[in-house]
Amino acid sequence: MAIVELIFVAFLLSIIHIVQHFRKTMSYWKVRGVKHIPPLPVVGNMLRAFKFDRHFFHVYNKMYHAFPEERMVGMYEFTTATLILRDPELIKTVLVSEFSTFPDRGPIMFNPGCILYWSIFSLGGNKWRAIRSKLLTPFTTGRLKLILPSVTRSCLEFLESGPKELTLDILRQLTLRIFSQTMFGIDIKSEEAEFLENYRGMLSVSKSKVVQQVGLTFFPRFSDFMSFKFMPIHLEKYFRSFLNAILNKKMDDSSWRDDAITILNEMRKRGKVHFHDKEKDMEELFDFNDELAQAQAFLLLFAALEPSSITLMHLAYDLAQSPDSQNKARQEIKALLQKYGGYSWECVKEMKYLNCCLKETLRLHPPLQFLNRVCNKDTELGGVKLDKGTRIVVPLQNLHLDPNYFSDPKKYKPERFLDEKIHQFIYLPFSDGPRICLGSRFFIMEALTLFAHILEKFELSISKEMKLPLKYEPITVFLTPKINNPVIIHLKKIN
Ligand code: HEM
Repeated sequence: MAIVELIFVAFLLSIIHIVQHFRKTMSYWKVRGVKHIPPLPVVGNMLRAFKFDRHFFHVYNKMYHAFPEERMVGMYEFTTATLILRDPELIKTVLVSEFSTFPDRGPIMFNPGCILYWSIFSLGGNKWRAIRSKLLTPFTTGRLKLILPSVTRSCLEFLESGPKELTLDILRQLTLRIFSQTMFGIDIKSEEAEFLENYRGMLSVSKSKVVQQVGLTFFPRFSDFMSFKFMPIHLEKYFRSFLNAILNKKMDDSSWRDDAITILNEMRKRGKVHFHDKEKDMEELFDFNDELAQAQAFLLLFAALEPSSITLMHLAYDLAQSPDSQNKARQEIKALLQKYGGYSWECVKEMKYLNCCLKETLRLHPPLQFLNRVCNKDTELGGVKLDKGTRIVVPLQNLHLDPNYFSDPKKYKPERFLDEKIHQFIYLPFSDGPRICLGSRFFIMEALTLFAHILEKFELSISKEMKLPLKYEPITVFLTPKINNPVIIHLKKIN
C-alpha cells in the first residue's frame, strides 16, 4: 500500500475513533435512562451560554424546568456529564449523608499559579479538612460575641459620616473595613482606595475573561497550553504583595487573639498543619508555607467581601421595595434596643423579623447561584450509576424560586420564614454539610447589626436614578446587578 493510502487510512481511523468517543461520551445519560435535552456534538448543552446575553445559571434553569416531574436531570457541559439535582433527599445525600463520596467541588476556574489555587475552596481530602478546621477558630460564637462591639463601632462611624445613599461600592467599602478589622486585625483605611480599585479590576467582566474561566473549568490542559488565567498577572502580583505585607506585619503582633491572620501565621511558623483522621485513627501532617497562607487569606477576603456586600445591597433593595417589611423590622429593632439598652449579642440574636427579611433576600438573590460537587469514585445516586468524576450541580436559584416549595415564590415575603415549613435542603444560600460556608454566622451578625443601625435612623427608598426592575449582569461569578443600572438606595433621616 502506498504511503499516501496509509496516511489516509490512519486519518480515517482517527476520525472514526474521535466520533465513537464523542458518541459514547454524549450518550452517558441516555444509557442510564436519565432525562436530558439531547446535546450537540462538542458543545453539549452549552450553546446558549456563548451568546453571553443571559446569566450562566439560565442554562441550568432550562434543564431544571424541562422535566418538572424528575428528581434529577442530566446535561452536558461541553463533553462533561453533569447531573442537576431537583430533589431535597438527593441533595441531602450529596451534601451530607454521602459526603465522603462527594467531598470536592471538582473542576474549578483557578489556574495553577493563581492565588486561589491552593485555597480550601479548591483543595480536597484531609489537607482541606486540616486547614478548614483551623480556620473555624475566628468564627466561633465566643469570638463573634467578642468582635460585636467592633462591628457596632464601624456601623456608627459609617452613619456619622452622613451617608445619603447605599450602593454596592459603599457597602463593599464598609464590609472591607469591618472584615479587615475583625478578621485580619488591621485598620485598612490608608490602603483602602488602592485595594478597592484593584478589586474592582479583578471583578470587571468581559467575554474574554468568561471564555478563559470556562476554558479553565472544562478544558484545563488546553487552557494551560493557551496560558489562560483567572485574573491578570498584575492583579495577582498586587494581591500577593498586599497580603504578604499583612501576614508579615502581623507575624509578631498578638493584639487580636484568634483572628484569621494570627491563625495562618501560627501554621506558617510551624510550617506544618496537623490532622487527626478519626476514621483511620491516623495522624497526618501537611506542609504549610507562604503560598498556602496567602491563598487562605485571599479566599477569606474574597469570599467575605463579594457575597456579603451584594447581599447587603439586595437587602436594602428589598426593604426599599417593601415599606411594610421595613416598618415591621424598625419597630422590632426599637423595642429590642429599649429592652437591652444597646447592641448586645442577645439583642442582635433576638432580631427575628429582620433576620427573616435577610433570609428572604438570600432566597430571592442567592449570590452564588449553584453548588457543585464531583464524585470521587464510581457510585449510585437515586438508583442511577455514576462514574467517578461525574459533576453534580445543586441549582440554588431554581430551587429557591420553585412554586412546589415556596408559595408565591417571586414575592418578597419575610413572614414565610415564620409561617411556612421551609425545607432545609431546598433553601441553601450558605449550603450545608461539611463544606458549608465558613463565614455564614459572621455575615448574619454583621448584616443584622448594620441594618438595625440603618433602619433605626433612616428610611430606605429606591433612588430615582435607578431603573426598575432590577436586572442582572449576564456573565459575573456572583449574582450582580447590571453595571449600567446599579442599585441605588436613597437614605432619608428619620426625625
Ligand atoms: C451573604 C454572604 C455569604 C454567602 C451567601 C455565602 C455562600 C457560600 C456558599 C454557597 C459557599 C459554597 C458552599 C458549598 O460549596 O457547599 C461558600 C463557601 C465558603 N464561604 Fe461563604 N458566603 C457568604 C459569606 C462568607 C463570609 C463572610 C465568609 C468568610 C469570612 C465566607 C467564607 C467562605 C469560605 C471560606 C467558603 C469555602 C468553604 C469550604 O470549601 O470549606 N463566606 N459560601
